[in-house]
Amino acid sequence: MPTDEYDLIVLGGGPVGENVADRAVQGGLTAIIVESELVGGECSYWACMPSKALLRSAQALRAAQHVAGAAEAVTGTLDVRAVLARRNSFTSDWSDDGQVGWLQSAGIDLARGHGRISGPREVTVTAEDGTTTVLKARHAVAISTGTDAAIPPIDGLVNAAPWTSREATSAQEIPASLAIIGGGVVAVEMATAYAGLGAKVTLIARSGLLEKMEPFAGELVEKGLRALGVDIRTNTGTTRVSRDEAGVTVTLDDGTDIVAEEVLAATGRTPRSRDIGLETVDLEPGKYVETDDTLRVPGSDWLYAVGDVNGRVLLTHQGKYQARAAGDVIAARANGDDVDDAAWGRHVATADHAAVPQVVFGEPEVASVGLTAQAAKDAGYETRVIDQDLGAIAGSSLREDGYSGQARMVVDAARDVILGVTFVGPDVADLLQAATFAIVGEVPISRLWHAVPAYPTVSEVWLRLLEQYGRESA
Ligand SMILES: Cc1cc2nc3c(=O)[nH]c(=O)nc-3n(C[C@H](O)[C@H](O)[C@H](O)COP(=O)(O)OP(=O)(O)OC[C@H]3O[C@@H](n4cnc5c(N)ncnc54)[C@H](O)[C@@H]3O)c2cc1C
Ligand SMILES: NC(=O)c1ccc[n+]([C@@H]2O[C@H](COP(=O)([O-])OP(=O)(O)OC[C@H]3O[C@@H](n4cnc5c(N)ncnc54)[C@H](O)[C@@H]3O)[C@@H](O)[C@H]2O)c1
Repeated sequence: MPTDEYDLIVLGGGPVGENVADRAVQGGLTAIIVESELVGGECSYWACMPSKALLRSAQALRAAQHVAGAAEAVTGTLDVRAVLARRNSFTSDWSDDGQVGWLQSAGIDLARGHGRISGPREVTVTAEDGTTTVLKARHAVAISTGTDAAIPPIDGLVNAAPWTSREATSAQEIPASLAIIGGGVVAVEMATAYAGLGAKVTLIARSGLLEKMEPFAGELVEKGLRALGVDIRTNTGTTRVSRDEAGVTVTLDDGTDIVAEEVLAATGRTPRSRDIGLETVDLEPGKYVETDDTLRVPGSDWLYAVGDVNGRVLLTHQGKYQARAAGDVIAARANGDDVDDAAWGRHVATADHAAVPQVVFGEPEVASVGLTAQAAKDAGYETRVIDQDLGAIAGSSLREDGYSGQARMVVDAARDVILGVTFVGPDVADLLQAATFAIVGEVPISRLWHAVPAYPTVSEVWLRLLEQYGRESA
């Protein structure tokens, strides 16, 4: 049985909460996680892992089909049952036994139930059977409750029982047809996955695709999805959704009706902060919980918000990065150690503002980090923007017949350091970390000339980008 007083109480046992607790325990503190569903959170059971598992098999098949010799060997179709079984294994069939075991091995206690802050340094946990336990924190409470799918106020949508990312990532049957509302990351990935799994997919985006990224990313993904047979309606609003025995009817703002077996609302997220007792500490429920760069809530010396729920960056790896800083700073403050909160210090999440890597596992992949050309301009940088055809690299043409892709490097021309990089093309995901190193390290272009990419790999794109930029301007 857990005791009721800990150095740190973490509300939410997703990937972020687990890491906050782990770092604090490594710093010598005691910690308990309060979890209302599954330890491991959205990412493990209804987001990153199952979505990527749904995507990977069709991607591997397509990759083989694009290399002469291998293509002749893969003549069958995707085994959908096997894909779903593999996806189920990645979620451990929605059991968190493994993650609970890890918590125990890491010295972190667990309280199952819904946690609510009930005053300064206090959390009340309501278990499934209605019993309550009051937990006291000697030093800190960290909120890591994540986000839920946001359902937009489209006429009839809620009553039509739409899928959210949860149903899309955990489905045990593939619907014959799927209408997707949204043009962001979830929409693109689920359109790719379900088209690969044999559904007839219609994607309805009120603007373009992947609008937060470089414009060519959305354009190339749109082309790739169309090639997979996805019916894409961009710059198209949805006015009404209804369901009857025939399935779901999605009425578009041009009057067209799309009829599908299921409809997926892939329209962003909303913070899980409505029912966590924020009002008891004078914070507004239902909003992202704002923090400083040490992930602490301004005006408080004990309350932290880490991961999706603070709205800084909605990505697992970035949330875990915040968690390492937060767990360490909570321990440092508790132990009376020095706090290293200058930019890029141990106890701050500076990269949230400068270098957030993201891979969209679409068709083709999009990998980006740092600022887009437009964002850099808007931030007042004097930039040089270098574009490179990825298909023109020797390593790309070897990787896949007819390889097609695009890269962009955005440089701060005053300092000759990179601000942002975007790659779009097959298998570009693993090109990204080099760009992240260059941005975080503020490595001068003149020095990058000495970082020689191996021949013949796709990473030779770096050489072409540097050649275009030139050596003289440093
Ligand atoms: C479909 C999809 C695919 C994604 N793919 C990727 C990807 O490939 N890569 C990537 O980096 N990111 C991806 N993301 C984003 C990623 O899932 C989130 O950034 C990540 O899960 C955030 O982690 P978290 O710990 O902050 O929150 P969560 O993972 O949401 O965990 C929060 C936990 O808190 C618990 N909780 C909430 N309220 C309470 C309460 N009151 N009491 C007790 N427990 C509570 C919840 O049950 C949950 O377990 C994806 C998101 C979606 C929707
Ligand atoms: N591979 C990855 O890294 C990955 C994968 C999936 C999700 N995620 C994370 O999850 C988060 C959520 O993804 P998402 O795709 O739901 O959000 P998003 O913000 O990427 O996209 C939301 C989309 O919904 C549209 N939209 C919003 N309101 C609408 C309305 N009323 N009517 C019609 N369209 C509307 C927007 O125009 C946009 O196209 C992302 O921020 C991302 O960080 C990451």
